[in-house]
Amino acid sequence: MSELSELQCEACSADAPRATQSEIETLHADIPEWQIIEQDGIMKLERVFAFRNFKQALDFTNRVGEIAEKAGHHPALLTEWGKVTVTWWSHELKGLHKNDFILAARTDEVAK
Ligand SMILES: C[C@H](O)[C@H](O)[C@H]1CNC2=NC(N)=NC(=O)C2=N1
Repeated sequence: MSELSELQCEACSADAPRATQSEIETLHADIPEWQIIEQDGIMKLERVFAFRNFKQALDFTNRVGEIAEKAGHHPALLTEWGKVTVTWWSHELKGLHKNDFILAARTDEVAK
């Protein structure tokens, strides 16, 4: 398990600090398969996971749902035949918090 995935998630509230550019660069180095994207001015982490069929994609979606519920922090999940697109960002902050990187690292763990 990577170290990032083991860090405790902070509760995400509107007054929590967004990750700074230099924190984003450091944290991103731990999860290089994730793309940093910008949608409507909001920075997000996104990764597409490939599977052999719809069932495996759906099982993975549910595993990600479980880690999200445990953390109280939730991604956008697009489940299709043979792939799942996972997008993490902090809705309250309209951007990236360290939580998002932690949950992205945990997502990588459940994909293994
Ligand atoms: C009340 C509840 O904990 C909040 O609305 C949580 C739920 N899940 C969340 N998930 C994400 N990704 N960002 C949030 O700001 C967020 N807020």
